[in-house]
Amino acid sequence: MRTVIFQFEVTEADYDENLGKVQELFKRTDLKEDDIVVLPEMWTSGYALESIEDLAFRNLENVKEEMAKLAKEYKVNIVAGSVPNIKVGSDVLNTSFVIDKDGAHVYEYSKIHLVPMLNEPDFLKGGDAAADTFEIFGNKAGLVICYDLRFPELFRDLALDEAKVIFVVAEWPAERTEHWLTLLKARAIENQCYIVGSNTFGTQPNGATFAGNSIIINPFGEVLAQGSEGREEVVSADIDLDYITRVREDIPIFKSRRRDMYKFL
Ligand SMILES: NC(=O)CCC(=O)C(=O)O
Repeated sequence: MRTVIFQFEVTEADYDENLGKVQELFKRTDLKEDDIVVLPEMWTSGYALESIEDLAFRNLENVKEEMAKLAKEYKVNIVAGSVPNIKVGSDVLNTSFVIDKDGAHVYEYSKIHLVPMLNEPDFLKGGDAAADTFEIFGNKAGLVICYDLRFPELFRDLALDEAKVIFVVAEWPAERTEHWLTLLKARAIENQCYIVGSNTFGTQPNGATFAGNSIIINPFGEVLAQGSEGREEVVSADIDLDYITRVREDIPIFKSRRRDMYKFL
């Protein structure tokens, strides 16, 4: 099972331009059937929050159709990053979704932890459903969005629900690159699962610079592939699900847990 991250620079408030970049990356990349392609957070709009209502997709149908077309054409699964999404009235959610290689919708999740440092709570509404696992190749996976990375409880829930791979789609700022890399590694080591972190790069009109460094980490915390901080890149690595079993036999943290000793969990 191969994961392929498309690390590209999101152009703020320009859906057509960003979709064009994704289509071009599909064309240029040597994709194999069954690959899992991963996009970053808010890739259709960037953090153009002042105009986010206009940029949002009603019920996601438009962008989902485009992703389904690509999935079928290239016979790959797509963890389609996230997009601004109007569900009810004018509330805009930050919603990610997964499409399988037949173009079928597999899973959808809206970011539950809105990031104050980027003013998300002023413009977006938090999702009201916890992240769940979904199936990919008969195995469970999880999907969370950017700031969610700072909440280990969420990852633990997914791991206890047997997620073998957790995707983190992000627009993570460059000023906190060390947090991005350290937290992703920690989540992989403490949950003994693969972590796939997909990020954008470049400087937005408001001066915010994003960190790149898309990364794939194995259940022992080793980096299998990592992008640069400022270049368009395809970051890919194979995922060996048997390796999870070996790591968990060698360091059996799930057997050693003392649930009765944790006051707030
Ligand atoms: N887009 C985000 O959620 C950014 C998160 C962030 O900046 C941080 O956690 O630090």
